[in-house]
Amino acid sequence: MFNRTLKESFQAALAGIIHCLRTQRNMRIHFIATLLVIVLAAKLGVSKTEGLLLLLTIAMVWVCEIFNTALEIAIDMYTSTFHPLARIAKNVAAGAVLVAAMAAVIMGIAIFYPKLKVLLF
Ligand SMILES: Nc1ncnc2c1ncn2[C@@H]1O[C@H](COP(=O)(O)OP(=O)(O)OP(=O)(O)O)[C@@H](O)[C@H]1O
Repeated sequence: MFNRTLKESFQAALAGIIHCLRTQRNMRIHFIATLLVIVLAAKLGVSKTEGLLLLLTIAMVWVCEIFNTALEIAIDMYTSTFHPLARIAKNVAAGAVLVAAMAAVIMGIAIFYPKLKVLLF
């Protein structure tokens, strides 16, 4: 509606991601974790399949956090006072992030632990 060109749509989407990074502590944690995974993958070496699985897992966490942030903003726009449904909606969205983050941790351990074990012992 407001974005007239593809470039403007892309810029708006990028602004959304930057907003999440600026305002959400959890998003910054995901960002640092992503950097760590990239460094580990480069140092230890990963297969194409492992690299793609890591990419998919990282994207899943980012997507959940971005949607969680969008939902929080929409709820805050709707009500600034305590509402039991607002609490449930925010908790449910936070639950999605938790599920994705737990899957990412399991994926990271499954891929990196055997490589670290070989390197250390
Ligand atoms: N309007 C509201 N009414 C009732 N409970 C709320 C409301 N807003 C927030 N909460 C509760 O406070 C928690 C934190 O909400 P907040 O909007 O501060 O998100 P946040 O600290 O950014 O959370 P997250 O860790 O998911 O990023 C929510 O999970 C919810 O349980």
